[in-house]
Amino acid sequence: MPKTIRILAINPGSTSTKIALFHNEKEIFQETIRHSPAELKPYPKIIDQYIFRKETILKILDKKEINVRKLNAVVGRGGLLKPISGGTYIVNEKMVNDLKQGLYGEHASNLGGLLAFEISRNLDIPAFIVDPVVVDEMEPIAKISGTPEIERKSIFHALNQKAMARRAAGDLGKKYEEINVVVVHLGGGISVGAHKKGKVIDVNNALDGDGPFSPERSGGLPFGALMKMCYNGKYSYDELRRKLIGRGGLVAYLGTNDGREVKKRIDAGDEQAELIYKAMAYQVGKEIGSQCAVLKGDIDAIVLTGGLAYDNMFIDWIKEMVSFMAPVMVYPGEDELLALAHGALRVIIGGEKAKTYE
Ligand SMILES: Nc1ncnc2c1ncn2[C@@H]1O[C@H](COP(=O)(O)OP(=O)(O)O)[C@@H](O)[C@H]1O
Ligand SMILES: CCCC(=O)OP(=O)(O)O
Repeated sequence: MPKTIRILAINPGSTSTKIALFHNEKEIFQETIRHSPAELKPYPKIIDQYIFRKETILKILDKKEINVRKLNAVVGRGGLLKPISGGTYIVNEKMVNDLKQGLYGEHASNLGGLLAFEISRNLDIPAFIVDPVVVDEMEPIAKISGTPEIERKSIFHALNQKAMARRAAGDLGKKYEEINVVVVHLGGGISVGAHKKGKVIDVNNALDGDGPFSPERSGGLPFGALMKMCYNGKYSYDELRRKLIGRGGLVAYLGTNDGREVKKRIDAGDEQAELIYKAMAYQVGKEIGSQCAVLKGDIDAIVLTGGLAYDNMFIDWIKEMVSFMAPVMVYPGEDELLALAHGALRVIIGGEKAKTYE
């Protein structure tokens, strides 16, 4: 085993592609390419973005003069798979097939596993995914929806929520398994999870379920009106899905998925932008209240993270609503690339056995 393990980490998000190179835990470089809705519009399905995202990554590696032959592993953020426990998984044929077919749904992170596999395959090195978006630790009571045919699902930013909950635990002088926290990821999608002693016992489905609207998703909707929309003859299934996921939320109201652009408009006096942005913060605040109730008020902290957490105005609106319940800790951005590298290193040099996706 070489002394320095070189790991390429790939994180395709709904609004960005992020990659980093690590030498063991040391980050050599990190780069984020943001994607506007217009740029992604030509690709009706996530899998159609495969070549575009791959070329985005290869261009960065080329620009940074990275010799991929020296890599020891590639790790990607995954993906809509069947519900599984947290941890590091080797990317195998079964996983690749499920992701390619979008058997459990479509999300940009599906491409993480696929691209890691593609790059590693030519180099004869392993590909992994870590804490995919389908990590499921929900308690049975949280899965009951009210309609027996429909089960509430755990689809969320598991990788970053867990990484930030661990960071918060460290800052509180405790272990993740010792604390209760509500963690909010404010990204292209928004997820709000109740972490009880190291397990996410309830969380909104940030993709096509419930919870707040987000930069590009509608979030939970009043179902009577939604049913009418399904049957008004205007939309096919795929069109309506794209309208609610990808072109919902801020994109639908304001034509942009970029929090910085919205902030600029508000600073220039745009009252509609302010109302919609505030409404998104309001819905996040309400969801935090629900998850605080799930934890029965026994909460060490409320943790706010993700790209929108860089915006102090947005964060202050949320704080106004929730800081009476617990201290609010803010960690802007995400630690997903490092969390991916850690997951790979735990297997390569830490003695952990990679899990197999069956
Ligand atoms: N400084 C900032 N101020 C406001 N919004 C920001 C800032 N930086 C990033 N964002 C917003 O955060 C969102 C993306 O968050 P991120 O966690 O990177 O998402 P994802 O990984 O889901 O694509 C976008 O709406 C982006 O415009
Ligand atoms: C599918 C849940 C995770 C999620 O929404 O990620 P993005 O914000 O990167 O789209």
